[in-house]
Amino acid sequence: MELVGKTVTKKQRPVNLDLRTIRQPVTAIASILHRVSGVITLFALAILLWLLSYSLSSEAGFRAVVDILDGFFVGFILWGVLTALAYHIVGGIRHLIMDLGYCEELESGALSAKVAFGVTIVLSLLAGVLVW
Ligand code: HEM
Repeated sequence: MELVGKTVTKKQRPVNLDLRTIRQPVTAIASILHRVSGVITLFALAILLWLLSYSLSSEAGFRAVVDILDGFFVGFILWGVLTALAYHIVGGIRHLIMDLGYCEELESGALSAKVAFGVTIVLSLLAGVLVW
């Protein structure tokens, strides 16, 4: 690299950003949660498909799956999975709307993130009714 005759300025760039010490805007939280809910959905899908296949294998298998799903703790996990799926779908639709060019500005983006949280809370309550 030829540096002769040029002024080299050292830019003061932030190093070792600690994300836990930064107050995240609502759009960032919406984005992080969308990725997290996608990963939860991915793993949950494998377990749910296994449960479905086990329940269809025989009458005894069906009863075993009913017993597994009957536990309060399992119900709690199921509710969490349904909530994650609900948020992923709502957040996904929000993303697709933004891909079409709507709600891309700071204010409308923040508003749509809050709407997505609100819709997810309602769907999560409905999921709770479904599970218990
Ligand atoms: C089995 C169901 C699904 C699984 C396992 C899944 C998983 C994931 C994962 C892991 C990501 C994160 C990718 C990343 O940030 O690098 C993602 C992103 C995305 N998902 Fe899903 N997803 C599912 C269903 C859906 C549905 C039904 C929608 C439609 C509403 C959707 C819309 C999206 C969109 C738009 C993105 C990209 C978001 C972005 O650009 O940051 N997904 N998905």
